[in-house]
Amino acid sequence: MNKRLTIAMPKGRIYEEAAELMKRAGYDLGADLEESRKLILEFPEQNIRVMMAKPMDVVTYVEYGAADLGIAGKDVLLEQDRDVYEVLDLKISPCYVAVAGVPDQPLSRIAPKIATKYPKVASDYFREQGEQIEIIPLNGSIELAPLIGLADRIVDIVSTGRTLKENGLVEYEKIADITSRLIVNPVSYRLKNEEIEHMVTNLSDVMEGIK
Ligand SMILES: Nc1ncnc2c1ncn2[C@@H]1O[C@H](COP(=O)(O)OP(=O)(O)OP(=O)(O)O)[C@@H](O)[C@H]1O
Ligand SMILES: O=P(O)(O)OC[C@H]1O[C@H](OP(=O)(O)OP(=O)(O)O)[C@H](O)[C@@H]1O
Repeated sequence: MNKRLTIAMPKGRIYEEAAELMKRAGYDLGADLEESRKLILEFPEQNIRVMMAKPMDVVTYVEYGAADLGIAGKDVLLEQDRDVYEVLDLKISPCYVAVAGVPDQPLSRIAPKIATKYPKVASDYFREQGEQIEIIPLNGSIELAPLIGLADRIVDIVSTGRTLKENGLVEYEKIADITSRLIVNPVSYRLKNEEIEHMVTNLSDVMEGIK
């Protein structure tokens, strides 16, 4: 008998593209799920249970086995470095992580302040550059920090570049390209291998245009 799969889906901007991809792969999880306030949804005919999670929390649910699989941005995976298998690049929600700041401002020599909601990604990057930095942790509107002199640089997501442009900021370096990934709990991968491999194959077929 088919074993039931629990999937942690990211609420927010990734959701629609992720749900569309799942649908094309044969898993119709309901396009308007996000409208609902329900957090756990059952799809008995497909033997699937969906958990609606904050994008940053998807990896936690999958690492602890609360969900067998999940969809998470590579930015979250780089930041959290958790014990999950990254099995497929879904190539959705593309963007990148970059260093930005006010134009023509050299990085101050003594512990420049870097505002970010990606402290690990930022620290790893500047360590590789041989720079000692101070992290200013923020949760949103990161672009404010250099504008009001709270930080020398930001490390944040850039997609269209509109937020930087409208705030008169410039990009200094790209750190990493980002897309969403299918992640799997290592124990689930062994115990539900057939069901998980089936889903991975279906999603790969859609991405390769076979399905
Ligand atoms: N312009 C963008 N800004 C931020 N994230 C983006 C962008 N484009 C694609 N992404 C992807 O979407 C994910 C974030 O989705 P979303 O903004 O819904 O989550 P969040 O940042 O947790 O939301 P919230 O603003 O509610 O805290 C990122 O992890 C990244 O992989
Ligand atoms: O290059 P763009 O297309 O302008 O997108 C990038 C912006 O989008 C994200 O912010 P979000 O909308 O998630 O708001 P936040 O600042 O509250 O995190 C990100 O943190 C940037 O600020």
